[in-house]
Amino acid sequence: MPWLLIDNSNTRTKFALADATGILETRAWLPTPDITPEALAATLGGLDFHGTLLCSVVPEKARILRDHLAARGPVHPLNYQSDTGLAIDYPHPAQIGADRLANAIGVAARYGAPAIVIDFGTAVTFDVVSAGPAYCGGVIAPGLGAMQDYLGKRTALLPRIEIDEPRAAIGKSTVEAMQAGAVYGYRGLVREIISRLRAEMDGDPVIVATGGDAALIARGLPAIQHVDPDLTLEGIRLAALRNLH
Ligand SMILES: Nc1ncnc2c1ncn2[C@@H]1O[C@H](COP(=O)(O)OP(=O)(O)O)[C@@H](O)[C@H]1O
Ligand SMILES: CC(C)(COP(=O)(O)O)[C@@H](O)C(=O)NCCC(=O)O
Ligand SMILES: [K+]
Repeated sequence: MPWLLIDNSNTRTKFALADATGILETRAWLPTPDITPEALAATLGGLDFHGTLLCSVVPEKARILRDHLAARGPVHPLNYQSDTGLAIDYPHPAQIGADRLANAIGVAARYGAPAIVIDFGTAVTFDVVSAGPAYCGGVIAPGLGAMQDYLGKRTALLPRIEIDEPRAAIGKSTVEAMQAGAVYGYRGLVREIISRLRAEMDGDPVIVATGGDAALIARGLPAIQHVDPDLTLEGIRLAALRNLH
């Protein structure tokens, strides 16, 4: 019987069924603020699974998820003490977000190491996996969403914007100027961080992006060699293979 994989991150919580062969067709997601026992019953009630690999970086929602799933087999909370197949080259392993570990597991398995995995989520995380493979740490910065509403909230005349590929760098309207600032500015942030991480790493890392905003940002960044929307879930699946029996 398949496992249930859960990626409980700050904007969206993703669910998928999986087994030893791969992630199965059955997928769902909920806005993380909307996670309640009732929403879980409605989303997961009809699914057939035994055992859950819970990757959570939202403790109050992890409690709701664990309580709801306890009756449906073992629930393994991914953490640095799980069997991840990675060495941990990090002085404070308990601090590492479970999604960062899942991304490291997934990138090492799918693309090898050394690697840099960039997850464009609520925050954007850059995680370094050295040959070994070993989790080495990385960078955390505000996610692209921060570029959408900060100015609208903090200025009198600027609106909240939808983030789209700018027509040009020279904006011919307030919204065009803000979109150029958001997308080109953000790609610059990513480019600079990649360059500094590379300089501190041995070898030539493969660079893989995931997360909801990956496709848009990676489109203008040739340094990003792969965009893999399922990477986090694949890391969670591999953790289930090792930790759920
Ligand atoms: N299907 C989708 N539904 C909602 N947001 C999406 C979707 N695809 C991409 N996004 C964008 O990706 C952003 C980050 O979402 P996600 O990667 O799920 O964040 P997190 O992993 O931090 O919960 C969202 O704020 C949104 O702008
Ligand atoms: C940095 C994160 C918020 C990213 O999570 P997300 O944007 O996917 O919701 C998450 O990995 C986290 O809460 N980490 C704990 C702190 C750390 O990793 O150092
Ligand atoms: K994420």
